[in-house]
Amino acid sequence: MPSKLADAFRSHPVDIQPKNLHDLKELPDSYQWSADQDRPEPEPAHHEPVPVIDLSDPNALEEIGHACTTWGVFQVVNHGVPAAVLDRMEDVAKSFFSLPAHQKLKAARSPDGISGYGLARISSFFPKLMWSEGFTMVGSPLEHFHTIWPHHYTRFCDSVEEYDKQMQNLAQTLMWLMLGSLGITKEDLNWANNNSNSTTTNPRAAIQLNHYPACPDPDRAMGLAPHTDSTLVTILHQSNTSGLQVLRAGGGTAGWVTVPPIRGGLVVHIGDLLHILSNGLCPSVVHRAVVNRDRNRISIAYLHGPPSNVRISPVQKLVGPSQPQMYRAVTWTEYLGTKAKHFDKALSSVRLCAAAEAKDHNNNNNNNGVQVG
Ligand SMILES: C=C1C[C@]23C[C@@]1(O)CC[C@H]2[C@@]12CCC[C@@](C)(C(=O)O1)[C@H]2[C@@H]3C(=O)O
Ligand SMILES: O=C(O)CCC(=O)C(=O)O
Ligand SMILES: [Fe+2]
Repeated sequence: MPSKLADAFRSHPVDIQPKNLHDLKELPDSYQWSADQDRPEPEPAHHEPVPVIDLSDPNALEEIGHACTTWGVFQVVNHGVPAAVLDRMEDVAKSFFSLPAHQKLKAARSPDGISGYGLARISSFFPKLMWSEGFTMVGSPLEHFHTIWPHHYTRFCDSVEEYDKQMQNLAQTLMWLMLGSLGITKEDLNWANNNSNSTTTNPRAAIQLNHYPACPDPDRAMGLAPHTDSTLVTILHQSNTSGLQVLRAGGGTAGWVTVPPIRGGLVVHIGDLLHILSNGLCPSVVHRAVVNRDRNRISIAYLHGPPSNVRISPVQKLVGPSQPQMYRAVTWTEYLGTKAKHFDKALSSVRLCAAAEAKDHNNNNNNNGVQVG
């Protein structure tokens, strides 16, 4: 990985080693979130469900366009990724998280590291701890897997490699469908036509395994605090336990909406960079994970971004006198650095002031005005 990108992926230096959450019979004070810290509260009784789109449906493009410009999130079925590939990857996550704590800590993310085991990296922005543990992979997990599974690491590495390949294909397909629904083609993005195999022109990705153990007091705990992803698009596989919630902005139906797991289905989140690319037309969705009293939950996020040398800025076709350019150009590297420093203020920190004022005046339902923590 080029060193500049590697720098931007590095976690916050304040990394506290996670406790073994399984062993706790009561929720320690350090894990008790108060209501003003975005603690889970009941869902509004009546709300529209997050759209589920069948990619083999002739209306899929239109439905994607609607989901992208209203929700910033949808689920896909008939997406072409074999169920066995999802199952094998879930098995990697389950095998990893069920290891004893001292084994998992052999793969701990170092304080200035990118890949490895640890607390949610956004933890440093919150006064309370999250009821979860994670394992991040940027590039091959071989070194970590070899350390923890000296006899089985190849099987686990193969499952990750296969997952990575399938997800990269699906992420590209979805991105072109999303942009296509806005009338954007490859010709409108000069970087997208580059077929070179160089590491600086290939799309970049991270795979994040999340584990949310059963929790003795789920109503006071938080699995993963509200955030947006920095990506172009994130594809999330969740095990058969619910926990993902997305923030539906606007009007009487505003509130947190649960995204129920669908067997074989995948959740697609719009990330901050696609929000920028679409000149704010597609909102990057604020989401969080809540926890369960009796059930463990696993989720696997495929965080898809642009090649490291590409500057992402609003597509010119979406800029005009009535739609001023909302954001300045940023590379993913630069944006990850901004996110690591400013977290939920990262998007507004790359917003162009005059355009933002005009837009905010017309649209005060923008998810990214949400304050968390
Ligand atoms: C590429 C990346 C995106 C990410 C930071 C990271 O370097 C690797 C983990 C990613 C993740 C997953 C959980 C939520 C999130 C906000 C976080 O803290 O780590 C995202 C980061 C992101 O999208 O900004
Ligand atoms: O566990 C979930 O459902 C959400 C995970 C997530 O948002 C992430 O890994 O970025
Ligand atoms: Fe996320």
